Amino acid sequence: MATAARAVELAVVHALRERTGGVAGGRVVVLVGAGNNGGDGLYAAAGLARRGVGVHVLTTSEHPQAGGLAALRGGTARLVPLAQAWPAQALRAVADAVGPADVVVDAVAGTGVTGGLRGVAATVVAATREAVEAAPRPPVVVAVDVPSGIGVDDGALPGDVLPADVTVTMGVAKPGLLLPPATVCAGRVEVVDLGLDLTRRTPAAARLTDADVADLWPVPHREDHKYSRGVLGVVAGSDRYPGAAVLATSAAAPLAGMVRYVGPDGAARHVLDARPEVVVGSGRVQAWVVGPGVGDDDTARLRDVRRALAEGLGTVPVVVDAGALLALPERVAPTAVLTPHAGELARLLSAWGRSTSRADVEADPVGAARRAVSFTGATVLLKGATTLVVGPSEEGVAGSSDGTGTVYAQADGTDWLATAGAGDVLAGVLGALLAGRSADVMAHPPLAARLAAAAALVHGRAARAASAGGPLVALDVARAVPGVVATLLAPPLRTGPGGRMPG
Ligand SMILES: NC(=O)C1=CN([C@@H]2O[C@H](COP(=O)(O)OP(=O)(O)OC[C@H]3O[C@@H](n4cnc5c(N)ncnc54)[C@H](OP(=O)(O)O)[C@@H]3O)[C@@H](O)[C@H]2O)[C@@H](O)CC1
Ligand SMILES: Nc1ncnc2c1ncn2[C@@H]1O[C@H](COP(=O)(O)OP(=O)(O)O)[C@@H](O)[C@H]1O
Repeated sequence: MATAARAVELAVVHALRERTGGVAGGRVVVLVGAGNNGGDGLYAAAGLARRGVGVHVLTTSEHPQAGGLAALRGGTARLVPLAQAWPAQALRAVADAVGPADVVVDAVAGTGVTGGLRGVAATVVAATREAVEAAPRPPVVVAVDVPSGIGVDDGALPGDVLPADVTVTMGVAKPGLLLPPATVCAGRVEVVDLGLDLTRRTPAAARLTDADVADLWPVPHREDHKYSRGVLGVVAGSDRYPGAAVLATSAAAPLAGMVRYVGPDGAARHVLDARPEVVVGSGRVQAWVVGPGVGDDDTARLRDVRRALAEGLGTVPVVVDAGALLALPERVAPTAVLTPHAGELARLLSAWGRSTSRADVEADPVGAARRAVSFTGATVLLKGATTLVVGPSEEGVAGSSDGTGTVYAQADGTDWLATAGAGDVLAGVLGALLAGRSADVMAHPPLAARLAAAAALVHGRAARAASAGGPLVALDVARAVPGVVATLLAPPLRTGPGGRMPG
């Protein structure tokens, strides 16, 4: 408890310094429920009061943790018991305290809550949210362990939640902090190291970091030639959507040893205009991308798609996107990576007899992605503001009860990435990465999910680089990818004593 409470206290101190330039004299409201989460809030409140912070502690339970209450005694923190107050009085107390606050700490409930908050806790959280939103200068919200009331295991939002700017979480990032829709309420997630040994657990959800991606990325060696680095075959584009072919091949060309393009003459000319390095026509490849810019009623293009699927599935990794998704055989290996957006996933699930709308997928993206994995055996990358990747669970490793593995939840992009053709760029990045690690993926198919998550991270970072906070087009994202990979692979600058580079 001491480590957790201290981490919360320090997060608040940091927020106060950033906002007010100091700590003493800052105004902090701590919402406290029953249990250990509330206890962490109480100890943090006591520590803040000792630093000269003006602290209001609003308790939503009649029985806040005794040790924490004792720590407050004798200090300057003001305790306001809301559980015993009349509802109108309680709501006024919340509004009066939260409106002028610099920081609000949400220590109402932790991982023990299922199905959303109830009673006083729910009312107080809803009122706090309203007061935060109405404040002329909204306070910084710090959540303890999780924003109270989120679905800790599945990322659901079953009721009122106070969205946090920072979540100080204990030991390990809980799945609900990473998974949509709740992930948007978590803000920046700071994991407090409690010294737990987590190496033998398969996490339900995970997020790759830059360092993970650097480890996964194939780097050419002195003995390499273009074929050994991996050749990517791309079946993309059509007379209707030639641009998708340009976008997918432009993203892939700098990353792969070679890109072979298969598509109509018109699109091929555009591809060569943009990327003369691309080789037109089929040949031996180490991975395929099939489907970007292929309409699902385009008979001629679907013939190329089916040929590539017949040649590639089970032999090399295959990215199956857009129009190719409905051309997929019933069962495939995890080395096939499906890359639908929510609308495409809804259509796929419906085609397999599970009538599903886009809204259904958006309401439960993790469940929908897991269902698609169970139906097909494929790895599924569901595109969105948070992109999810999940494959079948590894043999001999305990996973979810439906036979699916860890869900990677990558939120590395920017909302400016919601633009036509961005998905075609992602398909190119992922295809090139799979071509570079083709033999490893075929030897160990669960690797496909980690690589797909890595591609999503690089794609998101490239979007941020291209955007620099403003608008972008998909081709800008493709152009930013090599620089992002270079930055990820650059060895960290280590400074020696005195800040100088070691000699
Ligand atoms: N430069 C290129 O070459 C590009 C090529 N691209 C390629 O295009 C192909 C099709 O992919 P896609 O995802 O766009 O189509 P798809 O999943 O069928 O969704 C259609 C759904 O959208 C909806 N909808 C349409 N307009 C709407 C509106 N204004 N406002 C709201 N909703 C609207 C429409 O809904 P409805 O109008 O039916 O209600 C329907 O449900 C694919 O091969 C891709 O690779 C793209 O990457 C783009 C760049
Ligand atoms: N709000 C958002 N924030 C971040 N990334 C987004 C957002 N909306 C979409 N994206 C990303 O943009 C891409 C859109 O892909 P897709 O829907 O297939 O578009 P298209 O078919 O036009 O290429 C995906 O990689 C998705 O993850």
